Amino acid sequence: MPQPATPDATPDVTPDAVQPLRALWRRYGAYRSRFVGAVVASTVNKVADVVPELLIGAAVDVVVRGDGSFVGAVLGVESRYAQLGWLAVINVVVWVVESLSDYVANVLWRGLAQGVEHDLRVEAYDHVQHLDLSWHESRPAGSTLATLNDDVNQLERFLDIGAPAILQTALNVLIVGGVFAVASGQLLVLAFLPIPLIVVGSLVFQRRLEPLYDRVRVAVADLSGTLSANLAGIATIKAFTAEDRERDRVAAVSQAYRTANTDAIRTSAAFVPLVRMAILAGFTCTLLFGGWATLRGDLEVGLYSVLVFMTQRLLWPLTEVAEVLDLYQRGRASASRILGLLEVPVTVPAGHTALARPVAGRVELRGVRAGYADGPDVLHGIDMVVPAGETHAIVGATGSGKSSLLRLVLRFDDPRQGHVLLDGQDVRDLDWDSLRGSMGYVAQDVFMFAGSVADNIAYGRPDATREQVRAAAEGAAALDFIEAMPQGLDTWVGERGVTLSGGQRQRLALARALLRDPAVLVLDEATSAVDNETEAAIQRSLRRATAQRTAIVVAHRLSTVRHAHRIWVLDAGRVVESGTHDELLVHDGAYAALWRVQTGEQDPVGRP
Ligand SMILES: Nc1ncnc2c1ncn2[C@@H]1O[C@H](COP(=O)(O)OP(=O)(O)OP(=O)(O)O)[C@@H](O)[C@H]1O
Repeated sequence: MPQPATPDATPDVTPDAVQPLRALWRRYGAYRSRFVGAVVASTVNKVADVVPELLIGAAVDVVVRGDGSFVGAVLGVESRYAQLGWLAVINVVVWVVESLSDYVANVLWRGLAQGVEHDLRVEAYDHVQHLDLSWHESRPAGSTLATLNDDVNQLERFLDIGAPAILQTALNVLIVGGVFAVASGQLLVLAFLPIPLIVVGSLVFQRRLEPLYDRVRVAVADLSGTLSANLAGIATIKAFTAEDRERDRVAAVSQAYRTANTDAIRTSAAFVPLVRMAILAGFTCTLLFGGWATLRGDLEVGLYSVLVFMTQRLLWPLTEVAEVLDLYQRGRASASRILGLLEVPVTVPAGHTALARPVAGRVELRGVRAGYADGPDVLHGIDMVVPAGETHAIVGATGSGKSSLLRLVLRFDDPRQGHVLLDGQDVRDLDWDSLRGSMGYVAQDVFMFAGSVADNIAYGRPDATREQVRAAAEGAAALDFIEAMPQGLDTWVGERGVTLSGGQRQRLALARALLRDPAVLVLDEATSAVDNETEAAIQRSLRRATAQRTAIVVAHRLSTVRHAHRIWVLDAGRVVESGTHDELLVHDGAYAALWRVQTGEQDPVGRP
């Protein structure tokens, strides 16, 4: 049955997630052209961004050198006033280009980030909902939620802010490096001296930060898991007046998150002052050595002023290197977790065979052994046949394996040994439409979605007409209470159906199953929460509803199943007897004993 799955909040990391950003690049080929467009727009923007500083240098050059200025020579204009006029025109054009390219780059990067975020979230959610039930049961929902929410958001932040920042820093180094190289090789070396120090320092810091961020990540998953579990269990918390205890528990988990974050922040914050020292060194060198070279006449005054500005432009953005690396690191880790999630294999994959229609509904279990994860078998060699159109009941003590058996029929799990067959076909070979599309299922814990009563009944058949929904509600003995509600079928059902009683929820779930008009109806304690009178009404409707279809019914209340064609009695994962109600009473075994207890002929401890 359930395969071993990640037991805790640790991320799923698979080989393909080792180079997560590269894997993303391969995965989202459709965004490549937008990415290239964004890179081009950013490049144009960065170049345009540098030009005004060159223009300042050129203006100084015009004022200092006059007729022999660089601008004068290039444009062939003699008048200094005209030269400055030309510089002003170029400046305006460059600013327009800079502003436009800034807009285009922003739109493209954001669009790219939002697009990848959306696609990844939907793809990851879709994959998660196809993963086996046992996978979901074996890990905290909070941790899956953290990946679908926080990790996807983190990746979006990296694509929106981090990736353009990395590109701009690299372009900055290239462009400014080019200007320095043309101006003075010596100054190039001096101004660029801090860069390797900053990059190496950043890498060292990142390595130190990595485990700290891992701790932050585990703490946040823990926090979101605790919060969602507590909100789901709020009634129990109140009933046991555990509010103070739970607040303290949430406070402790939140404190762990805070501590983990504080440690990470303390380390990352120490980085910026160190970078500033390196920048100061580079800037001072340019200022001093460039100034001396200008005084000696080795460097033009205009060029000197350009270089001083350029050093600022080159080095100050490097204070953000740590932040950008931080975003990169987080984005990479998030991508790795999302891809890890996407690569969790589906261990109960759909088959490809379609059943011949109409489905008759014969269900067989042959030599079925099953268990959970790597635990012991909970079903030990079950052989069972439910002919098409018959109603069969499964009864037995709590924990005897009744629900586990139903899970196999619905193929939530696969048996460790043996076969489950529908109309003679192994359910492993059937596509989901043939298998689950032929089944109407009412679980022990009924789930309602936030929506109207009609929406909930029509969940398995959204195209059903109003009349069909009403007929299904009638079949489940639910119409009376629905019509007594203020808006009838349009009454709003709160999240998880909290506005309904347990018995009302069960009847809506039954109506939902009936509306599908399934060949096989699978009911797991479907009427446990209704009173005797309602149960009798449901029984009458069910007898009509199951006349033409197979029904497999698990029930503790034996009166519910006494009219079944056959009753299977389970004990500790084995079928210990089977037959009709009357046959089993004559047999005087486990069923007869249970019956006597429930009808009051014998009390539970065995006294007659
Ligand atoms: N998801 C699960 N993971 C691990 N073990 C499970 C899981 N579900 C059930 N079990 C175990 O399998 C055994 C059979 O449980 P099952 O729910 O099938 O019994 P049941 O007869 O339906 O009980 P009840 O009448 O209380 O609903 C029990 O020992 C139970 O602890």
